[in-house]
Amino acid sequence: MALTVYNTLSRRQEPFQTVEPGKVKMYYCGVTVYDYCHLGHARACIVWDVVRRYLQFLGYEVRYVQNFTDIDDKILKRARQEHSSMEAVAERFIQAYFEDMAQLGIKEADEYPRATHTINGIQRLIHELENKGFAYPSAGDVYYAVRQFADYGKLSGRRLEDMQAGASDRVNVDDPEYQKKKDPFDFALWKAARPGEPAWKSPWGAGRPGWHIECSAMVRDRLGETIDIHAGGADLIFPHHENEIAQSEAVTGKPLATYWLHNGMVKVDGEKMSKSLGNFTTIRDLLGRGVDPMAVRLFVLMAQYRTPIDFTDEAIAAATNGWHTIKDGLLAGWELGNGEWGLGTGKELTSNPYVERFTEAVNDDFNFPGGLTVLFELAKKLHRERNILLHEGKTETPIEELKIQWQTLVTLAEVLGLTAQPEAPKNEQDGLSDADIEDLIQRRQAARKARNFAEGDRIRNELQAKGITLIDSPQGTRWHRN
Ligand SMILES: Nc1ncnc2c1ncn2[C@@H]1O[C@H](COP(=O)(O)OP(=O)(O)OP(=O)(O)O)[C@@H](O)[C@H]1O
Ligand SMILES: [Zn+2]
Repeated sequence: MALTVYNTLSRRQEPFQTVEPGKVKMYYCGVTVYDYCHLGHARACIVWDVVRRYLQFLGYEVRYVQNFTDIDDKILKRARQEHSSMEAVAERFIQAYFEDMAQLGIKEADEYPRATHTINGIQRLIHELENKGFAYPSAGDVYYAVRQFADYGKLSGRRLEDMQAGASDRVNVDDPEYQKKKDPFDFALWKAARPGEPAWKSPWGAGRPGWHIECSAMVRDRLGETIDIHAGGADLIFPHHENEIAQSEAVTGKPLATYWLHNGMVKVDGEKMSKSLGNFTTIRDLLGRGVDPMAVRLFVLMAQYRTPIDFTDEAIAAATNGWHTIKDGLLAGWELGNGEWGLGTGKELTSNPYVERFTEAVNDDFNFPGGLTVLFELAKKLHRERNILLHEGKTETPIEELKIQWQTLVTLAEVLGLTAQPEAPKNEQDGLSDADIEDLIQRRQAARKARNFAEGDRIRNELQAKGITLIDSPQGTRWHRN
Protein backbone atom coordinates (compact mmCIF):
# COMPACT_ATOMS: atom_id res chain seq x y z
CA MET A 1 0.00 0.00 0.00
CA ALA A 2 1.33 3.44 -0.88
CA LEU A 3 1.28 6.22 1.70
CA THR A 4 -2.15 7.53 2.70
CA VAL A 5 -2.67 10.33 5.21
CA TYR A 6 -5.61 11.60 7.22
CA ASN A 7 -6.42 15.09 6.00
CA THR A 8 -8.24 17.28 8.54
CA LEU A 9 -9.59 19.30 5.60
CA SER A 10 -11.46 16.42 3.96
CA ARG A 11 -11.89 14.41 7.20
CA ARG A 12 -10.72 11.37 5.24
CA GLN A 13 -7.61 9.33 4.72
CA GLU A 14 -6.27 10.16 1.25
CA PRO A 15 -3.49 8.93 -1.03
CA PHE A 16 -0.44 11.15 -0.63
CA GLN A 17 0.35 13.07 -3.80
CA THR A 18 2.68 16.04 -3.94
CA VAL A 19 2.30 19.14 -6.11
CA GLU A 20 5.75 18.58 -7.59
CA PRO A 21 6.68 14.91 -8.05
CA GLY A 22 9.24 13.73 -5.51
CA LYS A 23 9.25 16.96 -3.52
CA VAL A 24 7.45 17.86 -0.30
CA LYS A 25 6.99 21.37 1.00
CA MET A 26 6.11 21.24 4.67
CA TYR A 27 5.36 23.94 7.23
CA TYR A 28 4.91 23.39 10.94
CA CYS A 29 3.47 26.07 13.26
CA GLY A 30 6.17 26.24 15.89
CA VAL A 31 6.33 27.67 19.37
CA THR A 32 5.61 31.05 20.87
CA VAL A 33 8.85 31.75 22.66
CA TYR A 34 8.02 32.98 26.15
CA ASP A 35 8.95 29.95 28.25
CA TYR A 36 10.71 26.58 28.17
CA CYS A 37 9.14 23.93 25.97
CA HIS A 38 6.98 21.33 27.67
CA LEU A 39 6.10 17.79 26.69
CA GLY A 40 3.21 18.94 24.53
CA HIS A 41 5.65 20.89 22.37
CA ALA A 42 8.00 17.91 22.45
CA ARG A 43 5.24 15.71 21.05
CA ALA A 44 4.49 18.08 18.19
CA CYS A 45 8.18 18.48 17.36
CA ILE A 46 8.89 14.74 17.52
CA VAL A 47 5.85 13.78 15.42
CA TRP A 48 6.67 16.23 12.62
CA ASP A 49 10.37 15.39 12.81
CA VAL A 50 9.53 11.74 12.25
CA VAL A 51 7.01 12.47 9.50
CA ARG A 52 9.74 14.43 7.74
CA ARG A 53 12.31 11.66 8.27
CA TYR A 54 9.86 9.05 7.00
CA LEU A 55 9.08 11.03 3.84
CA GLN A 56 12.83 11.30 3.25
CA PHE A 57 13.14 7.55 3.79
CA LEU A 58 10.51 7.06 1.08
CA GLY A 59 12.75 9.10 -1.21
CA TYR A 60 11.08 12.52 -1.12
CA GLU A 61 13.12 15.68 -1.04
CA VAL A 62 11.55 17.54 1.87
CA ARG A 63 11.76 21.26 2.47
CA TYR A 64 10.80 21.80 6.11
CA VAL A 65 10.05 25.23 7.53
CA GLN A 66 9.13 25.95 11.13
CA ASN A 67 8.41 29.37 12.56
CA PHE A 68 9.04 31.09 15.86
CA THR A 69 6.31 33.41 17.07
CA ASP A 70 8.51 36.06 18.62
CA ILE A 71 5.93 38.79 19.09
CA ASP A 72 2.93 38.12 21.26
CA ASP A 73 1.15 39.46 24.35
CA LYS A 74 2.56 36.62 26.45
CA ILE A 75 6.15 37.47 25.48
CA LEU A 76 5.51 41.13 26.23
CA LYS A 77 4.03 40.24 29.61
CA ARG A 78 7.07 38.16 30.52
CA ALA A 79 9.40 40.96 29.39
CA ARG A 80 7.56 43.40 31.67
CA GLN A 81 7.75 40.99 34.60
CA GLU A 82 11.48 40.58 34.10
CA HIS A 83 12.16 44.24 33.33
CA SER A 84 13.58 42.97 30.08
CA SER A 85 12.71 43.39 26.40
CA MET A 86 10.60 41.30 24.03
CA GLU A 87 13.73 40.61 21.96
CA ALA A 88 15.73 39.41 24.95
CA VAL A 89 12.96 37.09 26.16
CA ALA A 90 12.42 35.65 22.67
CA GLU A 91 16.17 35.17 22.10
CA ARG A 92 16.57 33.35 25.39
CA PHE A 93 13.78 30.89 24.75
CA ILE A 94 14.76 30.31 21.12
CA GLN A 95 18.19 29.32 22.41
CA ALA A 96 16.57 27.04 25.01
CA TYR A 97 14.39 25.58 22.26
CA PHE A 98 17.45 24.60 20.19
CA GLU A 99 19.15 23.06 23.21
CA ASP A 100 16.11 21.00 24.23
CA MET A 101 15.34 19.79 20.73
CA ALA A 102 18.97 18.85 20.07
CA GLN A 103 18.75 16.67 23.19
CA LEU A 104 15.65 14.99 21.80
CA GLY A 105 17.38 14.34 18.48
CA ILE A 106 15.09 16.62 16.44
CA LYS A 107 16.65 17.40 13.06
CA GLU A 108 17.00 21.08 12.39
CA ALA A 109 14.46 22.64 10.04
CA ASP A 110 15.64 24.05 6.71
CA GLU A 111 14.50 27.48 7.84
CA TYR A 112 13.25 29.08 11.06
CA PRO A 113 11.48 32.28 10.04
CA ARG A 114 10.41 34.66 12.78
CA ALA A 115 7.43 36.96 12.84
CA THR A 116 9.57 40.03 13.53
CA HIS A 117 11.69 39.26 10.45
CA THR A 118 8.64 38.95 8.21
CA ILE A 119 7.02 42.35 8.71
CA ASN A 120 7.27 43.34 5.02
CA GLY A 121 5.63 40.13 3.84
CA ILE A 122 2.93 40.53 6.47
CA GLN A 123 2.16 44.10 5.44
CA ARG A 124 2.10 43.11 1.76
CA LEU A 125 -0.46 40.44 2.49
CA ILE A 126 -2.67 42.74 4.57
CA HIS A 127 -2.49 45.32 1.81
CA GLU A 128 -3.64 42.76 -0.79
CA LEU A 129 -6.45 41.61 1.49
CA GLU A 130 -7.57 45.20 1.87
CA ASN A 131 -7.48 45.77 -1.91
CA LYS A 132 -9.59 42.68 -2.47
CA GLY A 133 -12.16 43.71 0.11
CA PHE A 134 -11.31 41.09 2.76
CA ALA A 135 -9.82 43.53 5.28
CA TYR A 136 -10.78 46.89 6.73
CA PRO A 137 -8.91 49.37 8.93
CA SER A 138 -10.51 50.50 12.15
CA ALA A 139 -9.00 52.99 14.58
CA GLY A 140 -5.39 51.98 13.89
CA ASP A 141 -6.16 48.23 13.76
CA VAL A 142 -6.89 46.22 10.62
CA TYR A 143 -9.44 43.38 10.72
CA TYR A 144 -10.21 40.43 8.49
CA ALA A 145 -13.87 40.38 7.43
CA VAL A 146 -14.78 36.72 7.84
CA ARG A 147 -18.16 37.13 6.09
CA GLN A 148 -16.35 37.98 2.84
CA PHE A 149 -14.70 34.58 2.64
CA ALA A 150 -17.31 32.09 1.49
CA ASP A 151 -15.24 29.06 2.58
CA TYR A 152 -14.74 30.28 6.15
CA GLY A 153 -15.07 27.25 8.44
CA LYS A 154 -14.16 24.60 5.88
CA LEU A 155 -11.23 23.23 7.88
CA SER A 156 -12.79 23.10 11.33
CA GLY A 157 -16.29 22.31 10.09
CA ARG A 158 -17.65 25.27 12.05
CA ARG A 159 -20.30 27.48 10.49
CA LEU A 160 -20.42 31.13 11.38
CA GLU A 161 -24.19 30.90 11.94
CA ASP A 162 -23.81 28.14 14.53
CA MET A 163 -20.94 29.90 16.25
CA GLN A 164 -22.91 33.10 16.38
CA ALA A 165 -25.91 31.38 17.98
CA GLY A 166 -23.61 29.76 20.53
CA ALA A 167 -21.77 32.97 21.34
CA SER A 168 -24.60 35.51 21.41
CA ASP A 169 -24.87 35.55 25.20
CA ARG A 170 -21.11 35.62 25.66
CA VAL A 171 -20.25 38.62 23.50
CA ASN A 172 -18.69 41.37 25.56
CA VAL A 173 -19.85 44.64 24.04
CA ASP A 174 -17.53 46.61 26.33
CA ASP A 175 -14.46 44.91 24.90
CA PRO A 176 -12.61 47.66 22.98
CA GLU A 177 -11.81 45.24 20.15
CA TYR A 178 -15.49 44.32 19.81
CA GLN A 179 -16.35 47.93 19.19
CA LYS A 180 -13.83 48.19 16.38
CA LYS A 181 -15.06 45.09 14.54
CA LYS A 182 -17.87 44.91 12.02
CA ASP A 183 -18.55 41.33 13.03
CA PRO A 184 -17.61 39.68 16.33
CA PHE A 185 -15.80 36.87 14.45
CA ASP A 186 -13.55 39.25 12.51
CA PHE A 187 -9.98 38.97 13.72
CA ALA A 188 -7.03 41.36 13.90
CA LEU A 189 -4.44 41.37 11.11
CA TRP A 190 -2.70 44.44 12.48
CA LYS A 191 -2.88 45.96 15.96
CA ALA A 192 -2.31 49.65 16.67
CA ALA A 193 0.76 50.41 18.77
CA ARG A 194 0.27 50.57 22.52
CA PRO A 195 2.52 52.75 24.66
CA GLY A 196 5.84 51.13 25.52
CA GLU A 197 5.36 48.17 23.16
CA PRO A 198 7.41 47.39 20.04
CA ALA A 199 5.84 48.78 16.87
CA TRP A 200 6.53 48.99 13.16
CA LYS A 201 5.52 51.74 10.73
CA SER A 202 2.69 50.81 8.39
CA PRO A 203 0.14 52.40 6.04
CA TRP A 204 -2.41 51.94 8.87
CA GLY A 205 -0.25 53.62 11.50
CA ALA A 206 2.40 52.26 13.83
CA GLY A 207 1.58 48.83 15.20
CA ARG A 208 2.33 45.13 15.12
CA PRO A 209 0.96 42.07 13.33
CA GLY A 210 -1.72 39.73 14.62
CA TRP A 211 -0.76 36.10 15.19
CA HIS A 212 -2.54 34.36 12.29
CA ILE A 213 -1.21 36.59 9.51
CA GLU A 214 2.42 35.84 10.36
CA CYS A 215 2.10 32.19 9.33
CA SER A 216 0.31 33.05 6.08
CA ALA A 217 3.13 35.46 5.26
CA MET A 218 5.93 33.08 6.26
CA VAL A 219 4.52 30.18 4.24
CA ARG A 220 4.22 32.40 1.19
CA ASP A 221 7.68 33.97 1.61
CA ARG A 222 9.53 30.75 2.26
CA LEU A 223 7.60 28.03 0.43
CA GLY A 224 5.19 29.60 -2.04
CA GLU A 225 1.43 29.80 -2.55
CA THR A 226 0.51 26.13 -2.27
CA ILE A 227 2.43 23.73 -0.04
CA ASP A 228 1.99 19.98 0.43
CA ILE A 229 1.74 19.65 4.20
CA HIS A 230 0.69 22.18 6.79
CA ALA A 231 1.16 20.73 10.26
CA GLY A 232 0.54 21.66 13.87
CA GLY A 233 -1.26 20.59 17.01
CA ALA A 234 -4.99 19.88 16.88
CA ASP A 235 -5.54 22.89 19.15
CA LEU A 236 -4.59 25.09 16.19
CA ILE A 237 -7.32 23.90 13.81
CA PHE A 238 -9.60 26.66 15.02
CA PRO A 239 -9.12 29.53 14.84
CA HIS A 240 -5.45 29.64 13.81
CA HIS A 241 -5.41 27.37 10.75
CA GLU A 242 -8.94 28.34 9.71
CA ASN A 243 -7.75 31.95 9.68
CA GLU A 244 -4.54 31.13 7.82
CA ILE A 245 -6.67 29.57 5.07
CA ALA A 246 -8.99 32.58 4.97
CA GLN A 247 -6.07 34.99 4.66
CA SER A 248 -3.92 33.12 2.15
CA GLU A 249 -6.61 31.70 -0.10
CA ALA A 250 -8.51 35.01 -0.30
CA VAL A 251 -5.35 36.56 -1.77
CA THR A 252 -4.05 33.77 -4.03
CA GLY A 253 -7.27 31.99 -4.98
CA LYS A 254 -5.30 28.74 -4.55
CA PRO A 255 -5.30 26.11 -1.79
CA LEU A 256 -2.80 27.04 0.92
CA ALA A 257 -1.99 23.39 1.59
CA THR A 258 -3.02 20.07 0.09
CA TYR A 259 -2.85 18.21 3.41
CA TRP A 260 -3.66 19.61 6.84
CA LEU A 261 -2.18 17.31 9.46
CA HIS A 262 -2.69 17.67 13.21
CA ASN A 263 -1.07 15.94 16.15
CA GLY A 264 -3.14 15.00 19.20
CA MET A 265 -2.59 16.71 22.52
CA VAL A 266 -0.48 15.60 25.44
CA LYS A 267 -2.87 15.75 28.37
CA VAL A 268 -2.61 15.77 32.14
CA ASP A 269 -5.64 14.45 33.99
CA GLY A 270 -7.69 14.90 30.84
CA GLU A 271 -6.66 18.52 30.22
CA LYS A 272 -4.28 19.85 27.57
CA MET A 273 -0.77 20.31 28.94
CA SER A 274 -0.22 24.01 28.53
CA LYS A 275 1.85 26.90 29.73
CA SER A 276 -1.28 28.96 30.23
CA LEU A 277 -2.90 26.31 32.47
CA GLY A 278 0.30 25.78 34.46
CA ASN A 279 -0.02 21.96 34.39
CA PHE A 280 3.14 21.41 32.41
CA THR A 281 6.39 19.47 32.75
CA THR A 282 9.23 20.96 30.74
CA ILE A 283 11.54 18.85 28.61
CA ARG A 284 14.48 19.93 30.77
CA ASP A 285 12.68 18.93 33.99
CA LEU A 286 11.99 15.49 32.64
CA LEU A 287 15.50 14.92 31.28
CA GLY A 288 16.92 16.37 34.50
CA ARG A 289 15.13 13.58 36.35
CA GLY A 290 17.20 11.10 34.36
CA VAL A 291 14.61 10.13 31.73
CA ASP A 292 16.44 9.17 28.53
CA PRO A 293 15.66 11.51 25.60
CA MET A 294 15.06 8.42 23.46
CA ALA A 295 12.40 7.27 25.96
CA VAL A 296 10.67 10.63 25.43
CA ARG A 297 10.64 9.90 21.69
CA LEU A 298 9.12 6.50 22.39
CA PHE A 299 6.54 7.98 24.75
CA VAL A 300 5.37 9.95 21.72
CA LEU A 301 5.81 7.29 19.04
CA MET A 302 4.12 4.46 20.92
CA ALA A 303 0.78 6.25 20.34
CA GLN A 304 -0.89 6.99 17.00
CA TYR A 305 0.05 10.61 16.33
CA ARG A 306 -3.52 11.91 16.19
CA THR A 307 -4.82 10.42 19.45
CA PRO A 308 -4.50 12.32 22.72
CA ILE A 309 -1.99 10.85 25.17
CA ASP A 310 -1.89 11.14 28.94
CA PHE A 311 1.35 12.13 30.55
CA THR A 312 1.79 9.83 33.56
CA ASP A 313 4.72 8.23 35.36
CA GLU A 314 3.50 4.84 34.13
CA ALA A 315 3.53 5.99 30.50
CA ILE A 316 7.10 7.27 30.86
CA ALA A 317 8.12 4.02 32.58
CA ALA A 318 6.60 1.98 29.73
CA ALA A 319 8.40 4.13 27.17
CA THR A 320 11.68 3.69 29.08
CA ASN A 321 11.21 -0.09 29.01
CA GLY A 322 10.52 0.07 25.29
CA TRP A 323 13.67 2.09 24.76
CA HIS A 324 15.79 -0.40 26.71
CA THR A 325 14.54 -3.17 24.42
CA ILE A 326 15.44 -1.28 21.27
CA LYS A 327 18.74 -0.06 22.69
CA ASP A 328 19.73 -3.64 23.62
CA GLY A 329 19.10 -4.62 20.01
CA LEU A 330 21.08 -1.69 18.63
CA LEU A 331 24.02 -2.42 20.92
CA ALA A 332 23.89 -6.19 20.30
CA GLY A 333 25.27 -5.59 16.81
CA TRP A 334 28.54 -4.25 18.23
CA GLU A 335 29.16 -7.50 20.06
CA LEU A 336 27.81 -9.80 17.38
CA GLY A 337 29.92 -8.07 14.75
CA ASN A 338 32.97 -7.43 16.97
CA GLY A 339 32.55 -3.71 16.34
CA GLU A 340 33.31 -4.30 12.65
CA TRP A 341 29.87 -4.22 11.06
CA GLY A 342 29.36 -1.17 8.91
CA LEU A 343 26.03 0.53 8.46
CA GLY A 344 25.18 -1.18 5.18
CA THR A 345 24.96 0.16 1.67
CA GLY A 346 21.20 0.34 1.36
CA LYS A 347 21.16 -2.86 -0.71
CA GLU A 348 20.20 -4.84 2.38
CA LEU A 349 16.92 -2.90 2.49
CA THR A 350 15.55 -4.22 -0.81
CA SER A 351 13.32 -7.30 -0.72
CA ASN A 352 13.65 -7.16 3.03
CA PRO A 353 10.55 -8.47 4.82
CA TYR A 354 11.15 -6.26 7.88
CA VAL A 355 11.36 -3.11 5.78
CA GLU A 356 8.25 -4.17 3.91
CA ARG A 357 6.28 -4.70 7.11
CA PHE A 358 7.54 -1.42 8.56
CA THR A 359 6.55 0.57 5.47
CA GLU A 360 3.23 -1.20 5.18
CA ALA A 361 2.39 -0.14 8.74
CA VAL A 362 3.66 3.44 8.57
CA ASN A 363 2.12 4.06 5.14
CA ASP A 364 -1.23 3.78 6.89
CA ASP A 365 -1.45 7.37 8.12
CA PHE A 366 1.97 7.37 9.80
CA ASN A 367 1.19 4.44 12.06
CA PHE A 368 4.45 4.62 14.00
CA PRO A 369 3.28 2.22 16.74
CA GLY A 370 2.78 -0.36 13.97
CA GLY A 371 6.28 0.36 12.65
CA LEU A 372 7.70 -0.02 16.15
CA THR A 373 6.43 -3.60 16.43
CA VAL A 374 8.90 -4.51 13.69
CA LEU A 375 11.72 -2.77 15.56
CA PHE A 376 10.88 -4.53 18.82
CA GLU A 377 10.85 -7.89 17.08
CA LEU A 378 14.26 -7.31 15.46
CA ALA A 379 15.76 -5.88 18.64
CA LYS A 380 14.63 -8.84 20.78
CA LYS A 381 15.94 -11.32 18.23
CA LEU A 382 19.36 -9.65 18.07
CA HIS A 383 19.64 -9.33 21.82
CA ARG A 384 18.76 -13.01 22.27
CA GLU A 385 21.39 -14.05 19.71
CA ARG A 386 23.95 -11.89 21.46
CA ASN A 387 23.24 -13.74 24.70
CA ILE A 388 23.53 -17.08 22.96
CA LEU A 389 26.87 -16.00 21.49
CA LEU A 390 28.16 -14.96 24.91
CA HIS A 391 27.12 -18.21 26.57
CA GLU A 392 27.66 -20.75 23.83
CA GLY A 393 30.30 -19.13 21.67
CA LYS A 394 28.16 -19.20 18.51
CA THR A 395 24.81 -17.92 17.28
CA GLU A 396 21.70 -19.84 16.24
CA THR A 397 21.13 -17.78 13.10
CA PRO A 398 23.91 -17.45 10.49
CA ILE A 399 25.98 -14.38 11.29
CA GLU A 400 25.51 -12.85 7.81
CA GLU A 401 21.76 -12.92 8.35
CA LEU A 402 22.13 -11.27 11.76
CA LYS A 403 24.27 -8.58 10.20
CA ILE A 404 21.49 -7.72 7.75
CA GLN A 405 18.93 -7.75 10.57
CA TRP A 406 21.06 -5.39 12.63
CA GLN A 407 21.65 -3.02 9.72
CA THR A 408 17.91 -3.04 9.10
CA LEU A 409 17.20 -2.25 12.74
CA VAL A 410 19.72 0.62 12.76
CA THR A 411 18.20 2.11 9.59
CA LEU A 412 14.58 1.81 10.72
CA ALA A 413 15.42 3.15 14.18
CA GLU A 414 17.11 6.13 12.54
CA VAL A 415 13.88 6.82 10.60
CA LEU A 416 12.24 7.23 14.01
CA GLY A 417 15.21 9.24 15.27
CA LEU A 418 16.27 6.49 17.70
CA THR A 419 20.01 6.00 18.03
CA ALA A 420 22.38 4.39 20.51
CA GLN A 421 26.14 4.14 20.57
CA PRO A 422 28.26 1.95 22.82
CA GLU A 423 29.75 4.00 25.62
CA ALA A 424 32.80 5.78 24.20
CA PRO A 425 36.05 5.61 26.17
CA LYS A 426 36.84 8.84 28.06
CA ASN A 427 40.18 10.54 27.55
CA GLU A 428 42.34 10.25 30.67
CA GLN A 429 43.56 13.83 30.67
CA ASP A 430 40.37 15.78 30.01
CA GLY A 431 37.74 13.24 31.06
CA LEU A 432 35.86 13.69 27.76
CA SER A 433 35.13 11.10 25.10
CA ASP A 434 35.21 12.08 21.43
CA ALA A 435 31.41 11.87 21.47
CA ASP A 436 31.25 14.26 24.45
CA ILE A 437 33.33 16.78 22.48
CA GLU A 438 31.17 16.41 19.36
CA ASP A 439 28.15 16.95 21.58
CA LEU A 440 29.59 20.17 23.05
CA ILE A 441 30.44 21.39 19.54
CA GLN A 442 26.84 20.78 18.49
CA ARG A 443 25.58 22.72 21.48
CA ARG A 444 27.93 25.55 20.61
CA GLN A 445 26.58 25.56 17.05
CA ALA A 446 23.00 25.66 18.32
CA ALA A 447 23.90 28.58 20.59
CA ARG A 448 25.57 30.49 17.75
CA LYS A 449 22.65 29.80 15.45
CA ALA A 450 20.38 31.37 18.02
CA ARG A 451 22.85 34.27 18.13
CA ASN A 452 23.77 33.50 21.73
CA PHE A 453 27.45 34.17 21.12
CA ALA A 454 28.23 34.41 24.83
CA GLU A 455 27.17 30.77 25.33
CA GLY A 456 29.09 29.78 22.18
CA ASP A 457 32.25 31.41 23.55
CA ARG A 458 31.72 29.83 26.95
CA ILE A 459 31.73 26.36 25.39
CA ARG A 460 34.81 27.13 23.30
CA ASN A 461 36.63 28.41 26.41
CA GLU A 462 35.56 25.40 28.45
CA LEU A 463 37.08 23.10 25.81
CA GLN A 464 40.17 25.28 25.44
CA ALA A 465 40.76 25.07 29.20
CA LYS A 466 40.80 21.29 28.85
CA GLY A 467 43.34 21.47 26.06
CA ILE A 468 40.95 21.00 23.14
CA THR A 469 41.16 23.43 20.23
CA LEU A 470 38.28 24.12 17.84
CA ILE A 471 38.88 25.18 14.24
CA ASP A 472 35.90 26.71 12.44
CA SER A 473 35.68 26.49 8.67
CA PRO A 474 32.86 26.80 6.12
CA GLN A 475 32.63 22.97 6.16
CA GLY A 476 32.00 22.91 9.91
CA THR A 477 34.04 22.73 13.07
CA ARG A 478 37.07 20.44 13.46
CA TRP A 479 38.87 19.84 16.75
CA HIS A 480 42.08 18.42 18.13
CA ARG A 481 43.67 17.81 21.49
CA ASN A 482 46.69 20.07 22.01
N1 LIG B 1 -0.27 19.81 25.08
C1 LIG B 1 0.10 19.77 23.80
N2 LIG B 1 0.12 18.59 23.13
C2 LIG B 1 0.52 18.53 21.84
N3 LIG B 1 0.89 19.60 21.11
C3 LIG B 1 0.89 20.81 21.72
C4 LIG B 1 0.50 20.96 23.08
N4 LIG B 1 0.60 22.27 23.41
C5 LIG B 1 1.04 22.91 22.31
N5 LIG B 1 1.21 22.05 21.28
C6 LIG B 1 1.67 22.36 19.92
O1 LIG B 1 2.97 22.93 19.99
C7 LIG B 1 3.14 23.94 18.99
C8 LIG B 1 3.57 25.24 19.60
O2 LIG B 1 2.56 25.72 20.46
P1 LIG B 1 2.48 27.16 21.11
O3 LIG B 1 3.80 27.72 21.42
O4 LIG B 1 1.53 27.97 20.33
O5 LIG B 1 1.91 26.68 22.48
P2 LIG B 1 0.53 26.93 23.11
O6 LIG B 1 -0.50 26.06 22.50
O7 LIG B 1 0.34 28.40 23.19
O8 LIG B 1 0.91 26.34 24.47
P3 LIG B 1 0.50 26.90 25.85
O9 LIG B 1 -0.98 26.85 25.93
O10 LIG B 1 1.20 25.90 26.66
O11 LIG B 1 1.07 28.29 25.93
C9 LIG B 1 1.78 24.04 18.28
O12 LIG B 1 1.83 23.30 17.08
C10 LIG B 1 0.82 23.44 19.28
O13 LIG B 1 -0.30 22.90 18.66
ZN1 LIG C 1 0.69 29.01 12.18
